[in-house]
Amino acid sequence: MKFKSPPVNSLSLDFITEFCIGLEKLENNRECRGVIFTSAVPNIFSSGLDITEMCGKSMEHYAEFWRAVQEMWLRLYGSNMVTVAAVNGSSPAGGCLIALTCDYRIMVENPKFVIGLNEAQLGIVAPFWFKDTFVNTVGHRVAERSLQLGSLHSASEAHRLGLVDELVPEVKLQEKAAAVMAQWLALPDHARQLTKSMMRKAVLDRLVAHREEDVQNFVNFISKESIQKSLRMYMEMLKKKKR
Ligand SMILES: CCCCCCCCCC/C=C/CC(=O)SCCNC(=O)CCNC(=O)[C@H](O)C(C)(C)COP(=O)(O)OP(=O)(O)OC[C@H]1O[C@@H](n2cnc3c(N)ncnc32)[C@H](O)[C@@H]1OP(=O)(O)O
Repeated sequence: MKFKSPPVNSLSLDFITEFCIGLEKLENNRECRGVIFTSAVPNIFSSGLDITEMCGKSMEHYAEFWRAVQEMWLRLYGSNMVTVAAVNGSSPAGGCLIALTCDYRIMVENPKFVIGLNEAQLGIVAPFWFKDTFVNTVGHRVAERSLQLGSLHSASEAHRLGLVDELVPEVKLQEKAAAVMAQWLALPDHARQLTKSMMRKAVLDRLVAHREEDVQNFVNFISKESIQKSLRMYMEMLKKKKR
């Protein structure tokens, strides 16, 4: 699945809806046993949640958007397929979450590419299920420090921390992702799927059990004037950076 929503593959409501529909089709196709996620936009895997979906909109819109974000994560983290992220560009926040939610992450070894859960830098808080996914990948200590600082890690640092599993030159990315996929698909599906489910079930169940509460927390938090102000300032900062 190739993300192609220029300029930065931000995760808008439309993007997320298409992502979920595409994933569901693949999940229901008995001939499809694995998916590689990558980007068709140069230098960007995904810039994370589309900030304009969380700024200056109605409470109803925030709730609809957040349910879609939850749905995307539930489907991907709970997927029966082998999921490999071929990270060919920067991947902050929600973009990093997509990569973390896969079974395996391969990143291009470009010192300009960054990845991480940088929510704290925007004055927002990664919800518990972002945090759980991060902890399950890198462990508690690394996740705690990285989340509190809202760190964006270079590709080599991300590799050192275990945030990504492998680094490769750009020209080798697709070949490596295909090789990893072949390795994972060599196992019997039922054994791999039951093992994956055993490893991820508690974290998935936690969101399922608290889904509406999580929507309300998001809506209350994001609609605070202080948070709206932080998001507006962040968007301004992104625009100014270009001038
Ligand atoms: C206890 C209480 C619990 C409550 C729970 C509350 C939970 C709240 C959690 C909410 C979670 C949010 C997760 C997220 O994903 S937030 C998004 C974070 N994303 C970022 O910080 C990335 C921002 N973007 C960048 O750093 C850079 O754009 C880039 C990705 C490195 C690319 O840089 P580049 O120089 O190539 O491109 P530009 O910066 O010039 O961007 C091009 C245009 O795209 C616009 N843009 C960029 N990112 C976003 C985005 N995420 N959303 C919307 N728009 C984006 C940028 O403004 C430029 O627009 P312009 O062309 O109109 O100027």
